[in-house]
Amino acid sequence: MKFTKMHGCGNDYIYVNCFEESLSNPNEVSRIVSDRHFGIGSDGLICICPSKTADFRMAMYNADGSEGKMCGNGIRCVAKYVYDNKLTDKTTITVETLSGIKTLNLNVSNGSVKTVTVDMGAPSLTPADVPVVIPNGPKDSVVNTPITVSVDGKETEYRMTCVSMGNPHAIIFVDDVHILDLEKIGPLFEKHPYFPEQVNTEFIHVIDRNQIDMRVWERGSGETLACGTGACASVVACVLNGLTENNVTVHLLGGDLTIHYDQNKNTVFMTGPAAIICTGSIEI
Ligand SMILES: N[C@@H](CCC[C@H](N)C(=O)O)C(=O)O
Repeated sequence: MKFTKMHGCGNDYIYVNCFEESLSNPNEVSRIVSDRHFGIGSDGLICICPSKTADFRMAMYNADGSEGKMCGNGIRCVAKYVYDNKLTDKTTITVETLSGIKTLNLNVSNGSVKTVTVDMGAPSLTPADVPVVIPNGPKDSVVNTPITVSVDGKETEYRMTCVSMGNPHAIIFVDDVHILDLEKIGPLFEKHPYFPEQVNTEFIHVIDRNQIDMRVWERGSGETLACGTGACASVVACVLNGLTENNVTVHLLGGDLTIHYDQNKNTVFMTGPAAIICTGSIEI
């Protein structure tokens, strides 16, 4: 199987051109290639496929083989892949995902894509959309709502805001993201009974009204260096909680994303880089 390893702010995936390759079991392929010791090493697998309704279709799989509905960092890399490999010469493209068709604007310099702006679509706060199910919990939205996890046998209460960006996110505000033991607390949120489909959890420190620090524990992949849908969901949560303006730079472990939550259009725009790490082939 030929592959290209790419990253957006350090969120790395193995990209396969499914115009040329056909994968009978992409879930299993994702598990194999993602392994950082026995595979290529990545946060998952992304297949670039033909689409009947858009210019291209993206299918994404987490490192544990589960399929995700959307990937913000991945979709920017798909744009770079299709443009740089001359599958298109358009600088505005549409990509079909399991959470709808997204429109992407490609910023090209010297013949290759450097950054991409993605219209990520409307965030949803409706608990059934996330999904989040809290017994006797709020009906319309989950904003600044208590959640208790057991850390080293001690019941610890956090406050969360839940946002769907086509995939589920729980946003937790903390004083300092860098001192968190994510390996320990991340799974406690991911597999919390409130989330029937599990959840991506963003830990956010608000620096000022236009900047936040973020670390993320991703459903199916663990801690990653960045999460595009998570950055969008976090800015929506910041605005809902009155903590930031609508234009925010999100500082992630792997780089920065620029997020604009356009409340008039009810959509979120994400701008960030896309980069190639290497190409190769692997026996599957
Ligand atoms: N890294 C991604 C999100 C990938 C999917 C997620 N783990 C899920 O299962 O929903 C991003 O950049 O958005």
